[in-house]
Amino acid sequence: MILIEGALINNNIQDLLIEGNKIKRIGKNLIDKEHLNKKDLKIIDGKNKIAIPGLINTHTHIPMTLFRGVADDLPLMEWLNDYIWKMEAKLNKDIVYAGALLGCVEMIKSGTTTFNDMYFYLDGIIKAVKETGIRGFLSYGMIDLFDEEKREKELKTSEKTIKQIKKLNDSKINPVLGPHAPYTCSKELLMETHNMAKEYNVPIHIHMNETLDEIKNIKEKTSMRPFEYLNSFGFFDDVRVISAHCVHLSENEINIIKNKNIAVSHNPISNLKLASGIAPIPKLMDNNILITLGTDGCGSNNNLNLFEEIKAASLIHKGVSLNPTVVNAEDSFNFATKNGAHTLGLNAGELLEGALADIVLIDLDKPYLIPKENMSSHLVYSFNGNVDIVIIDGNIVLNDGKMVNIDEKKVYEMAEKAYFKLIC
Ligand SMILES: N[C@@H](CCSC[C@H]1O[C@@H](n2cnc3c(=O)[nH]cnc32)[C@H](O)[C@@H]1O)C(=O)O
Ligand SMILES: [Zn+2]
Repeated sequence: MILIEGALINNNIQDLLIEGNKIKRIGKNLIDKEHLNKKDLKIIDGKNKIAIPGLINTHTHIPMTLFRGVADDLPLMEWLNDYIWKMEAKLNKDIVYAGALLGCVEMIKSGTTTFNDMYFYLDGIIKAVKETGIRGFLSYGMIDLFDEEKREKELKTSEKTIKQIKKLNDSKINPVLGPHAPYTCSKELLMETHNMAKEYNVPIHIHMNETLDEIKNIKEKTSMRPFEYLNSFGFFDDVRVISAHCVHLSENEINIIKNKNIAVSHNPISNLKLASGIAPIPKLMDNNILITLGTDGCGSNNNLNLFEEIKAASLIHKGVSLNPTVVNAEDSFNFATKNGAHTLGLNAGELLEGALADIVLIDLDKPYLIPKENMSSHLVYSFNGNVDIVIIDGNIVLNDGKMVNIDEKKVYEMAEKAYFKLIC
């Protein structure tokens, strides 16, 4: 058992007891109250620290850490077609492993305990997830470009991946289906994905309405907007869909998102960087739509620090609406915690008895956290993501700012080498 003693937890200085992978008790003087024997405990001194639920990043392409800084200042289609997809053709399992490892380390060191990913060479990603101890929702990203042969291949790989992940029987690694987007996937692929999601009871992760161009493209082909088109063949029925981006939406599409309980992964920094636009988050919130946060890949962000996303989400909507009361600190912190957990069906996102022990501790002796009051404001508007202790599924994976299970230096060296293989 792990006991966090005397930390700031849910606005009170108190203790938190972890048993197995769950939070067992939260309260004052737990050693006495729970009749605990110190020698059975791993005690974490929580003095001068705040404990928060681990953050949940609902849209990543984790191995893309290797693409950090290689193709900046471009619009989406040019970025994908002329740069990213060309370099991705050189990837292999080992390069992906190196990029994923770097990504997992980066996420843990900035307080993320769960991520929802879409990529390929999943063997490499699974290996990195296992070695670092993070919680992953992993999908193989499918793109058929309307080619039947490619479609069959992509669907087969997805099905194989779901089976492979289920076989691992590791509650920290969960399968998801990842059709890339309506502009890269045929209707047949999307329909098959829907059936497979129901058959295997897994969620679907897809890019939706990221740019005006792709919406124009779908409208020309189908006379419908993307959400209307997918809805026309029941894509959203009886499955959990996490839609990344949702930047440009019509009233009717907002109604579909609301009525079909679709979760939105808001990626404000990637959308700003690729000049895709700004999602209508306050309007979606008015419609009680579940908003979560994602960084997207490091080719378009360029990091995985979800605290930056929390801050950006709370700022940009104030700026565009000329209204400082929209997306307040609590809203945006909930996007990255409670809402992410709810979307992925995780009993996490809040520090509660019985919830999963996915916990982040932050040392308060940092200039940007002083005065040590109004912490819920600091965490959104002032904190930079530099966390000290991370516990995932009841295991300490970051201690004193250092990775516990892995040699960070080796990860950085491996990633550097992998990068040079990509650009040569
Ligand atoms: N099996 C596919 C791979 C799809 S993985 C998911 C893809 O999403 C791409 N991607 C990353 N960020 C974005 C984004 O913001 N919008 C659209 N695609 C993205 C990423 O580069 C990767 O190619 C194939 O054969 O190419
Ligand atoms: Zn993406």
